[in-house]
Amino acid sequence: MFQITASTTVAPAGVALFDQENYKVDYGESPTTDAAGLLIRSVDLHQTALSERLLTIGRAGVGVNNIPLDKAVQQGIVVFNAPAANANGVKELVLAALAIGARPMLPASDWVHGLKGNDIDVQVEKGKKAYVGTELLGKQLGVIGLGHVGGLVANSASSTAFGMHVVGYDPYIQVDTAWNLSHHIHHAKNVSQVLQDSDYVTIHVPLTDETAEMLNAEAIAQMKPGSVLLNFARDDVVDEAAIIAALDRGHLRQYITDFATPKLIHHPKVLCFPHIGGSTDAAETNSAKMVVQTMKNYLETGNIRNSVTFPDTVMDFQAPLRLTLIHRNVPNMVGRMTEVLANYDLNIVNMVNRSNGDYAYTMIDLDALEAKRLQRIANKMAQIENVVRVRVIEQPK
Ligand SMILES: NC(=O)C1=CN([C@@H]2O[C@H](COP(=O)(O)OP(=O)(O)OC[C@H]3O[C@@H](n4cnc5c(N)ncnc54)[C@H](O)[C@@H]3O)[C@@H](O)[C@H]2O)C=CC1
Ligand SMILES: O=C(O)CCC(=O)C(=O)O
Repeated sequence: MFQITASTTVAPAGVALFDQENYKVDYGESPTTDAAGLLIRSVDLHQTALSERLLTIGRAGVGVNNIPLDKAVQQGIVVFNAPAANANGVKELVLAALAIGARPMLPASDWVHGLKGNDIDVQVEKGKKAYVGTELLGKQLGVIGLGHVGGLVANSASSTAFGMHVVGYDPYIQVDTAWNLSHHIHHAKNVSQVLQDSDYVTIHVPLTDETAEMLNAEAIAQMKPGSVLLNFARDDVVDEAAIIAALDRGHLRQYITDFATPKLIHHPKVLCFPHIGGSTDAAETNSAKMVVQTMKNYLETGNIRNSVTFPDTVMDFQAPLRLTLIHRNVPNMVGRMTEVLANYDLNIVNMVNRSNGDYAYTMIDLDALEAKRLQRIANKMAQIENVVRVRVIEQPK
């Protein structure tokens, strides 16, 4: 029986996949880390102690900048997210934001709702000249980051429905994602090529050390005068002070973002949403279901798919018992592990070892043996230098 703590912000349809036969779920406001699995959305775990019992963290969403990934790996905790599961929801909001950037829909609506009297039709026809907008057709959209969200936004904007000229930049684009991009999208060789001539720029990169404040004063200065910047990625991929300065001097026309801050919410040229890119029924359900499936798979079989901390490591069970080990990626680890098993006269039926930077993951299927006895051997293996976590897993029935 695995103990799971899940945040109430995670969609119930996903949490329900933890079957009662194998899981005890605490579905609460502030989930603790003192369980085998922790299921969250955007809650920030950087200041939270991760208990030794914790085997896995599931992020029902994409961005994992709220999780201390290095600390998790060092403690032998495998982190999963839900790639692509909410991308369509974000794409639709970004397309709506583009339309809002082109036309003063919100001020126009605010104005009309404030009208009084019986001659609304007369007032409307007289006052509407204050709300003349522009069109997206023929304008240039620059997309930074052509992953699941950026790719969908780029394809939609370049389709006949929007008719925009789209220029995209992504030096690390995945082959699958590249195949799905429309041939109408022009590939920029650097960020400057995206910024220079675009009427709208939208950023869809993960927040990492490399992308932090990617759109700083220098980058913003390269943007076309009067252009609109959209940020539905993370607040820290832009330099907020530089954006406000560019809006104030009229260089940027508008900043539309999913990340509200005290300085942004009162600025007349800023439109903030309350981080709702992934807040649709479908996106929340898809994300929760996807990440719960991968957490369950890991807890029950040791197999890893869609982890942000380890490469995919999948092996069909070929014996009743399996050992899994998370360890530092240093020479001769496999030799030292197999030596212990040989000392106990155990026969390895199958084995897989994958590494990711400083850490690696090994799964070993062993000839029939009692789980209790194997646990004692596992305890010995846990004492091998550089081994972080050892688990014994019985083949699921
Ligand atoms: N507002 C919201 O509710 C949501 C926000 N997000 C944010 O959007 C980000 C992107 O989401 P997805 O497209 O699903 O992720 P993704 O992982 O599919 O795509 C990210 C893309 O950024 C590219 N990239 C990385 N570094 C780059 C750089 N320096 N320059 C240009 N491209 C770079 C990657 O190669 C990748 O193709 C997430 O990491 C998350 O922070 C995602 C979903 C919902
Ligand atoms: O609402 C959420 O869980 C956040 C969505 C998001 O920002 C993400 O998936 O990266």
